[in-house]
Amino acid sequence: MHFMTALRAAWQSRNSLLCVGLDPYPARFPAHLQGRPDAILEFCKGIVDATADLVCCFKPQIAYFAAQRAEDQLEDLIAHIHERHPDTPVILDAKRGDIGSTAAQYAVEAFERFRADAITVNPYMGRDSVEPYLEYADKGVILLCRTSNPGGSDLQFLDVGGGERLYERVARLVANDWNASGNCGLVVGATFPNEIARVRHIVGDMPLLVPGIGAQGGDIAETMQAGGTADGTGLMINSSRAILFAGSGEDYAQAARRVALETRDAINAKR
Ligand SMILES: O=C(O)c1cc(=O)[nH]c(=O)n1[C@@H]1O[C@H](COP(=O)(O)O)[C@@H](O)[C@H]1O
Repeated sequence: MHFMTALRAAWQSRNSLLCVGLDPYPARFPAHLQGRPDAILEFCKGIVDATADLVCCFKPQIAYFAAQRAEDQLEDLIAHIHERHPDTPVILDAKRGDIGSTAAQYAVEAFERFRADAITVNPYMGRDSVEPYLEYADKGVILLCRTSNPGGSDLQFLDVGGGERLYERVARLVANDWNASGNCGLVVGATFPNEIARVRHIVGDMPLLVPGIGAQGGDIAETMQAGGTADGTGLMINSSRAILFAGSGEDYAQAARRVALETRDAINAKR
């Protein structure tokens, strides 16, 4: 199914704009999983199965798997999500960016090896570097626009002419040019609600992936006010650490569910 179709269906059927980020960090795993060769997969499956009915998508971050030589566990995790929670789209957070011939290999990795439904991509190298992902018209291509980290301002806030900021140019370019197949989204951090509002103004109803609530301190009410669409959707609001590590015992998945539920409800209260 087309990523955007699946996302819209999940917004409705789950009544949720929450994206649970899967950033497994073994040092914070509960004791009963420590040292197991399949600890990353087991930890993430526990989170996924406990929260799937509360989310509109999952977002595994590839670095947490690659750093532990656990790409095979990432493959198995995404296969598990497709099998057990087939209506839940998976965004592979890889923030790729390279020349077209190399980007084509990254696209194969994301969409064919890992079977992700969408990928995060860095737009810095321009249109031809993004084309290989866009050619998978049924997959989501989510481009970094105004990132949540403080240093994002170093470049994204530069005036590129006539008072337009670089992140605004990215938003305009993606909305007016790169989105011909309707499969683009943008990343805008919850830590910068004014910029979420600017981006929403530029791109209309295009889906925005919004990380930065929870551990990074972004505000849910401000995010919703700035980024929600008229029909009360339009956002994939990501939280990773605050949900993954809500508990540290054998009941970690239930603790994660409690925080995911609270977060989903806090978002829904502002829709
Ligand atoms: O593309 C992203 O997901 C992303 C973009 C951004 O601007 N800021 C950001 O934090 N992220 C990712 O979102 C997640 C945030 O995690 P928490 O701060 O633990 O909720 C991490 O996986 C980050 O890599």
